[in-house]
Parts: sequence; structure tokens; C-alpha cells
Amino acid sequence: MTTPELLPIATGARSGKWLLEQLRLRKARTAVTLILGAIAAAMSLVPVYVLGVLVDRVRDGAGSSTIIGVVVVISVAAVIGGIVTGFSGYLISTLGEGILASLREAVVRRALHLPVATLERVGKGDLLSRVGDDVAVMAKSIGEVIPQLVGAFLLVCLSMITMLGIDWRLGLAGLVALPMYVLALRWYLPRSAPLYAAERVAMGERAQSFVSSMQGAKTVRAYGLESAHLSDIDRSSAKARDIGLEVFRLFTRFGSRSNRAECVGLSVILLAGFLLVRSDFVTVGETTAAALLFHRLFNPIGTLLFTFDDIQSAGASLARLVGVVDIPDERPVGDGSVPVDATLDVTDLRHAYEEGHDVLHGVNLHVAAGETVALVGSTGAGKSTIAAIAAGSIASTSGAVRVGGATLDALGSEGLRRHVAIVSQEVHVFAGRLIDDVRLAAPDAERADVEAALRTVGAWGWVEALQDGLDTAVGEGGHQLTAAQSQQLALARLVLADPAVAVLDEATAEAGSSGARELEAAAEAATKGRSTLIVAHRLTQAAAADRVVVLEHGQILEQGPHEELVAAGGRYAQLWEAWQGR
Ligand SMILES: Nc1ncnc2c1ncn2[C@@H]1O[C@H](COP(=O)(O)OP(=O)(O)OP(=O)(O)O)[C@@H](O)[C@H]1O
Repeated sequence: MTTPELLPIATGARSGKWLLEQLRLRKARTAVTLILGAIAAAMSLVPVYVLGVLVDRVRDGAGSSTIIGVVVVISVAAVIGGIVTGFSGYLISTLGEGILASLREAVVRRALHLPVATLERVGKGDLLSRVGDDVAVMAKSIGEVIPQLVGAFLLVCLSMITMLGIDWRLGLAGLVALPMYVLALRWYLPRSAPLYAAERVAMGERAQSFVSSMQGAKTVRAYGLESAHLSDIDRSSAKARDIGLEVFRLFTRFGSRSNRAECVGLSVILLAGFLLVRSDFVTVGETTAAALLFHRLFNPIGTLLFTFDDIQSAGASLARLVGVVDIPDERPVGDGSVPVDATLDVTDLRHAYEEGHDVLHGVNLHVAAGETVALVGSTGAGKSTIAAIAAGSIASTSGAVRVGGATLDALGSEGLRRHVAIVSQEVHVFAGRLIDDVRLAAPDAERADVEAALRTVGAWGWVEALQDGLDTAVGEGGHQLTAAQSQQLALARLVLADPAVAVLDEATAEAGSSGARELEAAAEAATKGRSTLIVAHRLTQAAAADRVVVLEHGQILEQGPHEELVAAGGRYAQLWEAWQGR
């Protein structure tokens, strides 16, 4: 089984730039957040500093009132620190949540507009893993890691400044540990970054193999491919697990390097303090404060080092999400052209799904305003391809489609949606109220309009009979509609959208013959007065059309009204005879 292609991943620089742009958009909030964070950090240093002062006072023989003063200062600092820390944590989280929401919206917006060909190429698993796993990783970072990280960073900076302020020699002694931390990070980061990226990719592949097996479960069972698929899932899961273990191993070794730096740093401060006190350069209290400050740094430095891990993981996820956001939007924006009439013209259309394998070989087709043209032909002749290209669902390799004289590119995606609508074989009923499902085509439509559209397609009878009528919950978790009912909803959406040109490629065959007749009537009502290109899966649809176009091997073989073609005794006459004799 081949590994599917994955969606693009942004570079680290691009992800960072995206993040900075987001922070710039929230300048004031970012500034307030940082200021409050700095105040919170300063408050947490007060007790340590004051304890140093206390040591000196006690050595100087101060009375019990000094201790009371120290207790008061520490208590006030603790209360202020607690309040400010809570508030700054809240601000960091809301800032992060806002940025994550923007990112998620941008990803979903982009994903929904990805060209069909791209989605088919990459498979849905990778996309699902990005909007699922990667967003979850980022949400965890924003909720837990980033507030800690920002707090720790500010605390480390302020502590170092305070230590240098107490005595520069003690400060320098504390800084001795810095190169060790840097070395530990330099050892760790280049090893862990690719591992995290590989872990994310492995998670994407695992999701992909799982989703594709689930989606094709029937086929897998029908062809007895269970063990092949299970071993594929096994392989991708084992890969994700092995990388996870490798990450953990690396992490533990990194932990021991950081402990070494702590040990050396504290020892050097105590040694320097001892020598400086002996030479009367600093007091015992100052050395105590410096040593306590450094000890106080174990936690924030540990947080900084260990959250690097989460930050890298979040960075890998961010890169995968920004990668989706940055996929160029190739939907045509249009040049303001509007159709001059309701004609549909297809000129010299050629199309290849795979390079070098043309499935359409120069098709020319004209649908006059209000005319219904039926496409017929054997399986694989290219009918659905023409329909999808005419409706702008896929872009043709060459040739042009014009609506009222304007090409689809000139109309742009907005114009296209306004003037052309397609009802394809794949009809999805979204979970929610039935009325909202129909209103997808025209969100502002009144209840009465929805009812009228459903009446037009002959669906009102069964809709009215549902427990909550138009407000009945349908789709996943709701009332299950039959294939024919779903198709009727799609036709009702078409009526509401009210386009000049309709393209129909419905799955009438699946509805059974009486259901199919009903659907044919519904389609006829829905497309009345519109220029219609219909893929006739049943020849009765062709017989009812104004004109029939017979397609074979991606080329038009013959065309004309049903009676004429039957009388001509050509390919269509054969198909018709076969159809009647079923
Ligand atoms: N997404 C795709 N990727 C690759 N090849 C495709 C794709 N869709 C269709 N084809 C191929 O293009 C050719 C035309 O297919 P198309 O679905 O347009 O024919 P059709 O006349 O509508 O057939 P049917 O009546 O079975 O739907 C066929 O050879 C088909 O295998």
C-alpha cells in the first residue's frame, strides 16, 4: 500500500512570522499581559530577597518586630502576586485561545475550499489529524504550557537582574550555570525537533490508514483485505509508538543534563558567597538571598527547558496548521463579469485526471437558455466529468466553460455559485435541523420560501409528517433520511439558490424504480425554466429532455431530440431499445 501524499508544512520562520502577526493584531492585550506577568514575577521574588535582609538583621541582633515586618511584607507580596499571577495567566490563556481560534477558523476555511483534486490526492486523514490532533496539541500548549513558559521566562530574567543587583560577583557566579543549560539545550533541540516533526507525521499517517480502512470497510470486507489493512494500521501505529518512545528516552537524558547544571550553579554560588563573605565583600544575608534566588530558579528554568519540548511539539503542530492556511487559494476571484443570458457553453473541453490519460477529447456543447440537455453514454464515457467541469467543481485540463458568455474564471467563485448550481451523486445531509439543511443554499431564506421549495420538489408531504416538521433534527444523530429524501433536499436547495443554470448528476438509480420516477419529477420541477445539463442515469430522463447528447470515450457521438435519435437508429437507438427491454 503506498503512503499517501501529505498536505504542505510551513517552515519554522513562516510559523513564527504568522504568530508575530497575530500578536501584533492584539498589541494592547499582549503588552498588558507581559506587564502583569512581570509584576507577578517580581512579587514572587520579594520573599526571597526579604529573607536575605532578615538574616542580616538577625545577625545584627534585631528584635522580633523585624520578623513581624518581614512577615507582613511577604504576606502582602504573596497576596498581590497571587492576584496578579491569576489575572496574567487568564490573559495569556485568552490571548492564546483567540489566536488558536483564528488559526482554526483559517484552517477550516482553507480546508473547505481545497480543490477536490488536492483532497483526493492527500486523503482526508492528514487533514483530520491536523484539525484534530494538531489543534489539540496547540490548545494544550496555550492552556497549560504557554502561561507557565511566559511566567518562567519573566521570573528567570528578573531573578538574574536581582542577583546581579545584590552583588555582581554573586550574579556572575549564578550565570556560570547558564552555558551548561545552553549546552544541554543545544544537545537536545537538534535531536528532538526532527523527532517531534516525525511524531506528528507518524500520527497523521496512522490517522490516514485508520480513516481509509474505516471508510472503505465494506470493500475491505468484500475483498477479504482485513489482514492487509490491519497490518497497515499496525505498521503505522508501531511507527508512531516507536517514535514516542524515542522522544521519551531523549527527554530523560536531557533531564539529567539540566540537573547537572543546577548542581554546578548552586555550588559555585555557595563557594563564591563563602569567599566573598570571608573577604567582607558581601553579607551572609546577601549570599543567602542569592543562593535562595538561584534555588528559586530551579523550577522556572526546569519549566523553560522542559516546556521547550511541548513548545517544539506545538511548533510542529503550528507549522502543519499554517501549512494548510498557506496553501494558495486557487479559486478564481473573477473580473466582475456577469452572464448576459442563461446559456451554457462548453468549448473544446479536454480533461485528464492523470497526466497523459485524457478522458475528454475536445467536447463542444451548447445549452440554450431554458433548454434541458441530457448526457447519456456508457459507464466511463465522461458524463460526470463534463458535469463537474461545467459546474466548476473541478478545473478542466483545457478548454472553456461559459455561462451567458462569461468564463467560469471571469465569473469568479462567488459569481459561479450565484449563477450555476450542481446536484451531484454525493448528497450530504448535515447534522442539524432540516430547515437549516435546505437553507445552506440561501441562509436568509424565510420559512415560507423553504416550504415552497420543498413543495416544488414534492417533499413537503413527508417533511410535514415528521415529528417536528421543518425543525426535525436530521443527519448524524438525528432522523435518518432515505437516499431519495436526501436527494429531494438537495433539489430543494437548488430551488432556493435559484440559479440560471443547473447541472444534475443525481444518483437516481439507487432510489428504486418508483423512487426514481418521483425523483425525476422532482428534478424536472426544480429545473423548470433553467438551462439544465443533466447526466441521465436513466434513459427516461433523456426522453424527457429537449435534447440528448450521446457521449462515448470522451467524445460526442451524436446529439438531437430523443425522437430523432431513436429514428436515426444509431447508438442512442440501441441504448433506448436496451433500456426498454430491461
Ligand atoms: N477522480 C478520478 N480520478 C481518476 N480517474 C477518474 C476520476 N473520475 C473519473 N475518472 C475516470 O474518467 C473517466 C470518465 O469518468 P466519468 O465518471 O466522467 O464517466 P461517466 O460517463 O460519468 O461514468 P458513470 O456513468 O459510470 O458515472 C473514467 O474512465 C473514469 O474512470
